[in-house]
Amino acid sequence: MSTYADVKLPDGNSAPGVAFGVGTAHFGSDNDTIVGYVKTAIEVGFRHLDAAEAYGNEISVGKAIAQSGVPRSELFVTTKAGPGLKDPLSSFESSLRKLGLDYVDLYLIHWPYDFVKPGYPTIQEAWKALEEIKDSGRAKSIGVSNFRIRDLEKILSIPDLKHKPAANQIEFHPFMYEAGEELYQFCKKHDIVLEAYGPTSPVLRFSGGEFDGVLDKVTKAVAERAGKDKVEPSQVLLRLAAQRGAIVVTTSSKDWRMKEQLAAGALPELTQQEIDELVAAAKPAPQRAFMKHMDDTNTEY
Ligand SMILES: NC(=O)C1=CN([C@@H]2O[C@H](COP(=O)(O)OP(=O)(O)OC[C@H]3O[C@@H](n4cnc5c(N)ncnc54)[C@H](O)[C@@H]3O)[C@@H](O)[C@H]2O)C=CC1
Ligand SMILES: O=CCc1c[nH]c2ccccc12
Repeated sequence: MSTYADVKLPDGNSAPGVAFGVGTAHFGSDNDTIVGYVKTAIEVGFRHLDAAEAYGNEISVGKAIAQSGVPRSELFVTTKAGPGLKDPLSSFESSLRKLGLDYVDLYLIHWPYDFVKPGYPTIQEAWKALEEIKDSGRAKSIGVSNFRIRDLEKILSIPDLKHKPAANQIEFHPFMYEAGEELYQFCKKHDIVLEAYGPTSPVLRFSGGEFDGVLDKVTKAVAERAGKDKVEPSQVLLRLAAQRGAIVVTTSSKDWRMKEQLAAGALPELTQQEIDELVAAAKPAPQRAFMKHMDDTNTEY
């Protein structure tokens, strides 16, 4: 079972603090193998699933939910709108149909790319559509993903805003800690929950170099405090994201790794000194694995 604390959303709902994503690792478009991975994730204790229209596998996620034997009310299902967000309402209805659900717990706009294209809604128009979806009860909460401060500002400045974004799902790991600070503080100020994807990227996608040594040192210290022989570096990174107050979005196709990911929620807190060490070591090479537009201060979407 999950050892991550639930995270309270600003609209009064709450979400399990760790989510199982179906957009990376060995996930592709719909097939029975994916159904198996998602069923395993539910079996080992994940209760929050992170899907997206763009991943092309909502049908498989829906099948896994139906076959899991876990009541719908005990699961928290997120999906995301886009690409090609011309008509948010039909995107949403298509996702619901594919998932075989009558509601999702959280519906996100996947990224802000589409809103300046001719024939597409503006961010504000798209958000109004999400508000209607929330008001219909078919999405319990609504939010965004990969939104920069100025993208969020466009929503927050809607004159008759009814529901602000409950969450912003963004890349988060020590390489992003400082680069993401301003956005983190902005979300905190506006009570928008951070969802952290790519949390283990430093060990998975950017291993090597000076950073590795520092992670080992901190990992050893955490293992000692936890009274364990061994703690995985990736678990320390998951703990760091949870400690930041984020909903942690991770994934795997392997049951033992899924269990390891869930167990990371019970690790002792990282000390401020350990966090500082991780951040300092990451400083020379801030880098993100996904969504380079997040560093783009020029392009309007
Ligand atoms: N909103 C968005 O634009 C994005 C959302 N996501 C969501 O987040 C989910 C998780 O994203 P990830 O970046 O994959 O999460 P992640 O950084 O936790 O990486 C998970 C992967 O790392 C592997 N891994 C973990 N620890 C490892 C270790 N010690 N050694 C080797 N491999 C290790 C896992 O087996 C898995 O393949 C996605 O499936 C998707 O649902 C991901 C990217 C973008
Ligand atoms: O969600 C972010 C990254 C990602 C993983 N799989 C796909 C497929 C299509 C668009 C984006 C992504």
